[in-house]
Amino acid sequence: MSNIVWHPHSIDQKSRAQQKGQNPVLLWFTGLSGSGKSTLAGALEHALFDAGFHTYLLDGDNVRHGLCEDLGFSAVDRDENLRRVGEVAKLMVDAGLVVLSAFISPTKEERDRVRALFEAGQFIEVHLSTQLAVCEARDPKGLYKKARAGEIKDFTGISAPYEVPDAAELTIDTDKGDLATQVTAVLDYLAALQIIDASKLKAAG
Ligand SMILES: Nc1ncnc2c1ncn2[C@@H]1O[C@H](COP(=O)(O)OS(=O)(=O)O)[C@@H](OP(=O)(O)O)[C@H]1O
Ligand SMILES: Nc1ncnc2c1ncn2[C@@H]1O[C@H](COP(=O)(O)OP(=O)(O)O)[C@@H](O)[C@H]1O
Repeated sequence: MSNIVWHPHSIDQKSRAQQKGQNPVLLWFTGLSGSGKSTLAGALEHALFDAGFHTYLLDGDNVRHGLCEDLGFSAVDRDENLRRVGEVAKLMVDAGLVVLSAFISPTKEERDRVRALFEAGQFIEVHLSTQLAVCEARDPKGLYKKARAGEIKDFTGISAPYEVPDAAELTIDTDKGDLATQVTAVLDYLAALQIIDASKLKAAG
């Protein structure tokens, strides 16, 4: 790497963000399979998009069809999956976008490594704290059943670890309340910290 020198460009993150009239940020959803990451991140992106924000949602299931199709679920492969996703999210934030990501991201170290790529306040960890028993009862893809039967190895929460975040910016249990209330809780947090302009949301109704 020593022969590669960073090339600074005259159009930077600040000018790209100004053109879009928003503060670029990464909303990092973490939690067990079935905890509600894709659902909440998707609904939130919809609300932001409808209000005129420039957004992009990176979802584990989708990224693993392309960028990370060569990776499985060993600890080493998950590390690499999240390293790539973190770097892609960084490029998107640099492009001035409001980025949402939905990955299990099971270890504190992996999540903190992504956090360290961003300026303070630009990485917002949202922990979907939905209990394992609830996620397992939902089992929308039948994966827990397979994991219990030993047909899937290294399954998070069953035969692979999930480390609960101890300093997430937001914690949401999707077993309590409804989706609309959970979306509002995240939007209120972003508006209170002036990360998003609340007047845009009000104008969108
Ligand atoms: N062994 C094992 N453990 C956990 N999850 C598994 C596994 N095998 C397949 N799946 C499916 O892959 C989705 C999780 O991918 P991620 O990229 O988010 O995982 S990770 O962050 O790299 O740990 C996850 O999707 P979500 O249910 O949306 O979380 C599962 O559908
Ligand atoms: N906010 C919510 N309130 C109630 N149930 C939910 C909510 N979000 C998700 N679910 C239920 O949980 C299932 C898994 O949600 P999903 O978003 O796919 O989770 P993940 O992306 O974490 O695997 C959904 O099919 C739905 O039945």
